[in-house]
Amino acid sequence: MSFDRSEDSKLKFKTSRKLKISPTFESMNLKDDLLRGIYSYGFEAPSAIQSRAISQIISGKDVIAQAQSGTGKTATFTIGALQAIQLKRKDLQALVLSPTRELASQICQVVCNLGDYMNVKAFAITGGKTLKDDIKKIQSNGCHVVSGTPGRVLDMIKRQILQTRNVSMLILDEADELLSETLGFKQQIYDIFTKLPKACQVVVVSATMSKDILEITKKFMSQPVKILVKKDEISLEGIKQYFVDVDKEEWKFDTLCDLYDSLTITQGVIFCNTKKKVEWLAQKMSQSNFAVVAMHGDMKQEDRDKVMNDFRTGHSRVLISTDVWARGIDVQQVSLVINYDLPEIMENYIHRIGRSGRFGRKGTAINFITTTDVSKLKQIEKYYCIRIKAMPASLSDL
Ligand SMILES: Nc1ncnc2c1ncn2[C@@H]1O[C@H](COP(=O)(O)OP(=O)(O)OP(=O)(O)O)[C@@H](O)[C@H]1O
Repeated sequence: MSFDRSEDSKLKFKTSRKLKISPTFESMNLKDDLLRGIYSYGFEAPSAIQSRAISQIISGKDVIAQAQSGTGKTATFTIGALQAIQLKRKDLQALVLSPTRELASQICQVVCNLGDYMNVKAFAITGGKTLKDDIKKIQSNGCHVVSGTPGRVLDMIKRQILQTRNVSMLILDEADELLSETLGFKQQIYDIFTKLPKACQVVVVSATMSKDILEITKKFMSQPVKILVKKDEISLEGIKQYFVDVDKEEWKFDTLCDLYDSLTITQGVIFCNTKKKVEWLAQKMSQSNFAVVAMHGDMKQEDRDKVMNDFRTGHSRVLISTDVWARGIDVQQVSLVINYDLPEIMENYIHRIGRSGRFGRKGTAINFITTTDVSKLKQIEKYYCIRIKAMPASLSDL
């Protein structure tokens, strides 16, 4: 998952042929209460991935579902899971794993919203919070769906608070991140996997799916249906991408200050590569009287929650963060993403800029480039077959 892709090209994976396309939610033969939940959530028609993948998930097959950022993958697996669940039973039947606490909570919220008329019992099981109340509720009322981060979920399984004997669907969201060598989730996922019934269906989902990762899925998926996106189609047309030649690191800050007004037109996210830098930049911006909030993985969970809440409700408009915010987080008003630092991991370029341009909205991504970044940017352009142009002198031209 670094910038070296030499091995990648030797492996071949293709989208499964002749996949059925369901043009409407009605045509998917969903439960009435689920259909009602989908419409009252405001969805009218399925997106491309939803039209293709939901019926495959419902059919019980293992599924690999790749689709561009912000195109509705969460509802794809959520609708699939909600359709599969037997509500008369109280036991855990679907388990969703994702890499960050905020994403796991967001997914749990989508499950609750789409399952609003089904009386579905869903819980977010994540690190960083005490789960005493949730454990009581799970034990007394039951729990159909868990959305969680791998470490905490594994812990709850080991402590036998979560019973896995009837889990019939495991979903790995941001699967390439969960299965990557660098983050330490992989072993936890395998450990969880060994606690699930052999016949458990597996659904893996992400906007990016390298061939190495697809190769890994062979270990725990059987004859999966594959819906894949070619590298040159992963980047969204609706997100305009620019670079600013800042030359030296020291000039990034003034460039950012010049762009601040554009960030606040709707909402914007600024990405740095380290927690320390996020803190430094947030402090420097505040000292210069720019209103910003910051979030990173070393902050207390209650502080993270407050930042998320303020940003989601629009109380704060400019967020500075690390890659903890790169994947999956859905705040529709975000229209501008700034890479103060270019990401270390190539895939995260796609995920970071995908925080804007949600579900067909327009977005803008601006990359600050020092002289040492030039070749990295070229590699990104080459790998995803995109052109990242110099930013026009006046941002209002955008
Ligand atoms: N069929 C639909 N009609 C209208 N809006 C939809 C539909 N499906 C999803 N959305 C909305 O689109 C937005 C993006 O969806 P979602 O977060 O599932 O994207 P994603 O594909 O998982 O993105 P990412 O790759 O960033 O994780 C959400 O706000 C969601 O509510």
